[in-house]
Amino acid sequence: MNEREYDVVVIGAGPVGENAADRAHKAGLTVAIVEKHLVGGECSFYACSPSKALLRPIHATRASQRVQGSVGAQVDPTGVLARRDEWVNRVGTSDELDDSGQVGWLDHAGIDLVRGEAKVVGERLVEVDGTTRLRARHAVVVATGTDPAVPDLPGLRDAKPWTNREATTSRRVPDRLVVLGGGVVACELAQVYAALGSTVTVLEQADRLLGRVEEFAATAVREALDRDGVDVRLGTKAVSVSRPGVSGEVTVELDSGDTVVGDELLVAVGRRPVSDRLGLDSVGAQSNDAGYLDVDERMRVKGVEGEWLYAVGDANGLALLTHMGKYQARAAGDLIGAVATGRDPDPDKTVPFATGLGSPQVVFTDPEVSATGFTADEAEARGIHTRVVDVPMDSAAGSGLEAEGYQGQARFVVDEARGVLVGATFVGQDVAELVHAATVAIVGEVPLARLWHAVPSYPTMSEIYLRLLEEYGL
Ligand SMILES: Cc1cc2nc3c(=O)[nH]c(=O)nc-3n(C[C@H](O)[C@H](O)[C@H](O)COP(=O)(O)OP(=O)(O)OC[C@H]3O[C@@H](n4cnc5c(N)ncnc54)[C@H](O)[C@@H]3O)c2cc1C
Ligand SMILES: NC(=O)c1ccc[n+]([C@@H]2O[C@H](COP(=O)([O-])OP(=O)(O)OC[C@H]3O[C@@H](n4cnc5c(N)ncnc54)[C@H](O)[C@@H]3O)[C@@H](O)[C@H]2O)c1
Repeated sequence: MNEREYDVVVIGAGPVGENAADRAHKAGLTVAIVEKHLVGGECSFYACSPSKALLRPIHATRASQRVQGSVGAQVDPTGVLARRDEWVNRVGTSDELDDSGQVGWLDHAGIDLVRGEAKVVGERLVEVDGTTRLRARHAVVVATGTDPAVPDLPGLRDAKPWTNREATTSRRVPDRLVVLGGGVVACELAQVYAALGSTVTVLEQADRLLGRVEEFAATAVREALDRDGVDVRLGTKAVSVSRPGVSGEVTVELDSGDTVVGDELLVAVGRRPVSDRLGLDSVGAQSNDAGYLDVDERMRVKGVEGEWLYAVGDANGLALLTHMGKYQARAAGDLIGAVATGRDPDPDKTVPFATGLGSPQVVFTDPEVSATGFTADEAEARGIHTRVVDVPMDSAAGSGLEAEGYQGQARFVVDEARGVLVGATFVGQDVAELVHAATVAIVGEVPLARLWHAVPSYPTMSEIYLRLLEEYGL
């Protein structure tokens, strides 16, 4: 057994693990990061980067088509797929994904990479593929992310369905794509494949799409998918799947007795943690009902003696979003650095409290949905006395300039007792960048009366903030 000692061992080199490692190393600690597949993780190769690389040319084309005086923009499927390949660093005709760029970054940052599958075999002790033993003097950070959840439907696994991994890396556009699920992955990828030429059917068991955003925003996305020719079926349960060959037609039987036939079936019904494969029971680590590692407010895994085990990013299930995971990783890395070097941890930088304020998120469909804080229902469920303010996006002059006939809506959720914003949602073309100002107002607890003095430029879409404040009565 090859044995090595570091101050910190990070398991999982996705964006979150990379950030934890970098932060601990910048505090002067020696750090090893263990990765069993690709440095850069799900996000870089099968999730955020390829999906957004695919969506952007579609958005740009449509934006151009919506402006008078611009002619000729069309989606070129070959070009779209080539752009995606560049983003995942796939060279030539090879199917292999190349993480040498991210490996170079680790080298440059001074972090040692150990390839292989890690398991925790004792206090501060990590084994990789049963051949290398890494002893952590101070901390072990779990940043192992998630796998796609595949429900236990008769015939589903044998039908070799696509998950986000195949859907984001495919070089082939199936004639017919059936999508199981109607969440963020499903909506974004349904729109991609419809724009690339597939006939797409979405099967969602709930009575609406995008269960975690305000209903008006989900409705706008649903209407857009309808316009794109996507057959969206809500309140629809799949009961079994059959596919006679390993490839070829796949048939989904529904509880109504109907069947839907596709050339590929994409399963997009959520995620499952993978930390159950790390052997963490042996050190007392606690998990919640969904299997995610339970952490305290400083990302230390509950149930473990000695405060040496941390879980950040998707592994703790608090917010399945890259930026929120990286935020937790920065805080945990700083805490580990402070404790290891005998400094008092700065509570301002080592408690990622905004995780509990409702995470900002952008759904990159056309129209985009950008939201932060709590929805009106979530705020009410928390016992906050709220007032909800709605305005149409085209009430800002910038929206009309953005596109002819611009459509969209904006909402503020105000905590009336404190006079501050606790939630905001925008839906419309190019609203992604609008949301950060609302996040600043929420995290900074900026009184609305003060926010009124933050004057948006004319004629930008940001003037929607002015319209919302006016509608509120300011
Ligand atoms: C299609 C899709 C699109 C998305 N788009 C966005 C988006 O636009 N914006 C956004 O914020 N979020 C997005 N997400 C969510 C985002 O991908 C995740 O929140 C993010 O990847 C979490 O980062 P992570 O580092 O915690 O985990 P991951 O990125 O999953 O990385 C975990 C790493 O750990 C490794 N690993 C696991 N177990 C072990 C082990 N035992 N030993 C060694 N290595 C191990 C894995 O191989 C992997 O490389 C998207 C998700 C999907 C599915
Ligand atoms: N732009 C982004 O930030 C972005 C993009 C993609 C994914 N993500 C993250 O990845 C996570 C996973 O996304 P996701 O879309 O896989 O999950 P999700 O939880 O967002 O949506 C899953 C959907 O599948 C439905 N569902 C569950 N079981 C079903 C079944 N058997 N049949 C039909 N429908 C079923 C659920 O009702 C739900 O609407 C999200 O939580 C999100 O945070 C983020």
